[in-house]
Amino acid sequence: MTRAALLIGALTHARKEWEQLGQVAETLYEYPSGTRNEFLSRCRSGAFEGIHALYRSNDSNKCTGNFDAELLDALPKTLKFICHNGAGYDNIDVPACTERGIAVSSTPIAVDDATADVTLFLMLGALRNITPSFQAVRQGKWRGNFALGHDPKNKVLGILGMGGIGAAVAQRAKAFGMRIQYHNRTQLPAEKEEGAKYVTFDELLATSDVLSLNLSLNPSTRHIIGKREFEKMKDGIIIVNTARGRLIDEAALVDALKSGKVWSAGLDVFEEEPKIHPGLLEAENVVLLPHMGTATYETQRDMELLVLDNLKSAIQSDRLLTQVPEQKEDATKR
Ligand SMILES: O=CC(=O)O
Repeated sequence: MTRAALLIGALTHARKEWEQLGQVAETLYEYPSGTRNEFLSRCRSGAFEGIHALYRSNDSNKCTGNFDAELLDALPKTLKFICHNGAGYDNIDVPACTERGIAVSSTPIAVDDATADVTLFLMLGALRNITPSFQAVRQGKWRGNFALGHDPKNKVLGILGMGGIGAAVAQRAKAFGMRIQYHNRTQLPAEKEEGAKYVTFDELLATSDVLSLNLSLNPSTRHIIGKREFEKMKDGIIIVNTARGRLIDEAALVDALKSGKVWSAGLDVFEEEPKIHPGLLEAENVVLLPHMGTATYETQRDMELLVLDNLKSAIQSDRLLTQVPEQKEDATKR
């Protein structure tokens, strides 16, 4: 059996483990950098013949563009597994992969703690409305135009999307004395609820003091928070987003920040990264980070290793360890 593997983009922490895959894969191909057109023409010229599984990442998306139907059709027909480095995989057309019999894995669990830490960092920063103070002290103005912030204690934290990251956020927020509620499409079993109260989407909007977005982006969640949803929220709500920018209609958020409907926001992700809506850049009541939720040495290494474990399992036993939930749901429907 000739089973080859392809690495798209770079590995920073687990190069040795990739090379060790040479013991189970016949050939290891690499496409470290380039453009989408170059990638498509290399695929079409048969450069990656016999690949059974590939490694890609949110970072390597810049060398291939999205894994859409056009790109999937150009890849060798032998490809059966896409092992993706990232908790989010909105740049992969999962239904198109399923149609072609390609299984996809992502990196849940490995990302949970680091992303939850950044969520808390942004939430505390937004509660204190920290941006004007950060700016004033660096400009030699000491506290500048200083105003009081808010405590997390006794505030209601609404978590939209109680998966691994949402649960890690809940664990941390409990230590700050917050009251926690969440909404998912379906209620979780009690042992996975972290003591949080299950509420409907509308209740979550209407009764949360802080709303944290911890769900994945897909066609049904795009702009899940927009003008209508802001209208249903408490006046002075705080919004935190460490998931994906496109979950929020950014123009509507800018309006809600200007009107005071939203008191402040903490954002790690944006609709058109790396572009940021000028209204967010101008707003003093927003804490901004450049999409760095998982950017720690430990987490980046854990993510790379999890992708390589998936790749090895795909090559050796045609199984993924952390297959994306949509495909598992599809399988149970069949
Ligand atoms: O945004 C980060 C990820 O998807 O892992």
